[in-house]
Amino acid sequence: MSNITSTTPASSPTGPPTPNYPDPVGGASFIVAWRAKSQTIVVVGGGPIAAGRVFNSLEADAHVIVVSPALCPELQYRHQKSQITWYPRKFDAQKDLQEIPNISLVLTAIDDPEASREIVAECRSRRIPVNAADMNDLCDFWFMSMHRDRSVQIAVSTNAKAPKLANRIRRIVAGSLPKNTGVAVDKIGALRKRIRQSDPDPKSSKRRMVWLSQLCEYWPIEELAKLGQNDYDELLDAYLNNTDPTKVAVGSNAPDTDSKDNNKDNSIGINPSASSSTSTLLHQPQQLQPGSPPSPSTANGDIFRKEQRKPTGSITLVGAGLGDPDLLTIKAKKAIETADYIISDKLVPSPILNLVPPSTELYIARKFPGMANAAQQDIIAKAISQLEKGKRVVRLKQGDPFVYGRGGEEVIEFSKHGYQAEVVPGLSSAFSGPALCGIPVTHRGVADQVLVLSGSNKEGQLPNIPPFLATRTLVILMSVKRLEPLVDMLLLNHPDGRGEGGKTYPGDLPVAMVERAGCSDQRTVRATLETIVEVVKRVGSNPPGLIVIGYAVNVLVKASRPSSPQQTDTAAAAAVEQKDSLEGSENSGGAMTPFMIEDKYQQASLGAFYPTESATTSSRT
Ligand SMILES: C[C@@]1(CC(=O)O)c2cc3[nH]c(cc4nc(cc5[nH]c(cc(n2)[C@H]1CCC(=O)O)[C@@](C)(CC(=O)O)[C@@H]5CCC(=O)O)C(CC(=O)O)=C4CCC(=O)O)c(CCC(=O)O)c3CC(=O)O
Ligand SMILES: NC(=O)C1=CN([C@@H]2O[C@H](COP(=O)(O)OP(=O)(O)OC[C@H]3O[C@@H](n4cnc5c(N)ncnc54)[C@H](O)[C@@H]3O)[C@@H](O)[C@H]2O)C=CC1
Repeated sequence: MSNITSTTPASSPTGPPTPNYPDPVGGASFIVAWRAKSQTIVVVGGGPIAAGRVFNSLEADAHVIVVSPALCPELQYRHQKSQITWYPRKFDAQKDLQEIPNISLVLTAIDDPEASREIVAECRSRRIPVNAADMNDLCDFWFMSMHRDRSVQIAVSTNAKAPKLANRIRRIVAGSLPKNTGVAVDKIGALRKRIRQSDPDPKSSKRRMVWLSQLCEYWPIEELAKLGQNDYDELLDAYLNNTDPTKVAVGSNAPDTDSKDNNKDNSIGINPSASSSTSTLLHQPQQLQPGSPPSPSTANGDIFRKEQRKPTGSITLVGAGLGDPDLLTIKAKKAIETADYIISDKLVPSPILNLVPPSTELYIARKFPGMANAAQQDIIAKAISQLEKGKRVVRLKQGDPFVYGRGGEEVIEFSKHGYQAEVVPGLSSAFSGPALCGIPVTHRGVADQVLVLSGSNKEGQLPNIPPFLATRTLVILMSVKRLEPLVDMLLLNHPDGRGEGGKTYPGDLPVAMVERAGCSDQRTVRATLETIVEVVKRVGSNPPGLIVIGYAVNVLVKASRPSSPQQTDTAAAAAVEQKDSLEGSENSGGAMTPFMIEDKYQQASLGAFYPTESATTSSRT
């Protein structure tokens, strides 16, 4: 007795030991990972919610039958690909539940509560578990917000209290996982299998579990993900020789990249259907922004012979923004300052390039007209050769890498070589250019939508611009050199042109040309659609620049000049005032073209001129 008492801490010296088990708190769901392989799941409904249910079922290798008169595009696609069986009609609860063989589960996602209720009742009477997307209380089980990375699945339930929060919690959890957690899990799975095969004796079970637990507990997950073929051999030897796994030095044969890893690992039993790096990119965007992996366990300095590893580099696409270092993100600045090798676009302004430490190698890619594709290939090749040397490579791009920056193409290219690019967004001139010039691209009561376009499309085509809408602001990037044909199209030759003279855009619509936004020599020229071409001919242009078209262009012009209450609310009108005074003095009649120019500090000067013959719009009428 005294023995038992002394080894049980939560006991009283007099009575029997008090067990220290947790008290269950009711109200939870019972969560398991159901193995649905080859089970029949019937999905009722053909909308987007049904499509989500179908996708989850297919990922679990279930046999999916969809019953619905119509299918949304995703389900049509799955039907075409023979991923599902489709009965194109309404669900007949009594008949279908009787006739469709071996139904394991029924999921309804329809817009008919009465039908849902009936289906649920019929399933209940047949003891088939059922979920009705629109009726929480009738569900036998609820769906969860799910993250998947190969064999790792993380699901969040709020027990039907706050589905949107479930979604957000899931993103937080998934975003904090170390990179390549799914790969690490698959590799440990393969190692575990090999160890079991080599030492099948049930008596070894405890030792095996302790050994594997140590490996899983003390190795950084990112390092587990890098295990290569020969590492398995070394680890297996270590297990068989009873060596502590935290003392095993591996990595000498760790391959460079995960994609190369995948191929090798098939030979030792890793699921070959595991997602490729490209599909991982598409489905798990959080891998583009690695969370904060736990710091490697360094207590055992000899765990990894790092110096023997083949190095693995990293590639980061950094948006350099507009050219003002104060407008870089902190992350972009850090990436520039800590890179080993930087490949910059030619257009990245020098104040940003000045941040590159003198010891860092900087290559400026020059894309000449007509040579852009060759230059692009050269950039990728240069980056890859540095990555293979284990360098931290930064690809510095003007603005935002994904807004007309070909960043997406580069992500795909790097991923083909087995490198997953991280993307650091930058300020795009599309929104911040107008903002820096005092143009809110949306403004309540004036503009409620913005369309961003490029003026320099493939093969010199003009962009496809929709018909005029007074509440839309157009922001046309890379357009300064193509101003005249663009304006011609909007005023006269718009493909959707209607009405008198075929005009779809009004001639007095405010236009601003914004040049070198964010740089010390930023300039804004304001005029109207009818006058901008002439004005730019007069005042000249200096790319890079963008054109903003719409009533939002002038909404702040009056607000920013409270000292001139007599001025009307557009710059053009203000300039007309000046024109009037000019007319009143020495000039004699004739239409004048007013305009306004502003510098970086929004110091404005108004101008007006009599158009010359050559500068008139006669050729365009
Ligand atoms: C009971 C349950 C039904 C079931 O199990 O089928 C249910 C019910 C309802 N959802 C509603 C609304 C929304 N649901 C989502 C999103 C998700 N809903 C999911 C599950 C569940 N939703 C189950 C409980 C899960 C739990 O909380 O534990 C997720 C987690 C999984 C999935 O569906 O696959 C998925 C996240 C997917 C992801 O992470 O990607 C969003 C947000 C969005 O779409 O972004 C909204 C809008 C915002 C809002 O309303 O919060 C409505 C009101 C409909 C209406 O008003 O008409 C009802 C019905 C009601 O509450 O009465
Ligand atoms: N659980 C969740 O996360 C959420 C659930 N919902 C609910 O889910 C339901 C479905 O949503 P969506 O996919 O957007 O619906 P939807 O309205 O786009 O599609 C309904 C589909 O069901 C089909 N249908 C209707 N009656 C049918 C019947 N008796 N038999 C077979 N098919 C039938 C229609 O042809 C259509 O294809 C809605 O009731 C909605 O309130 C909505 C948002 C979130």
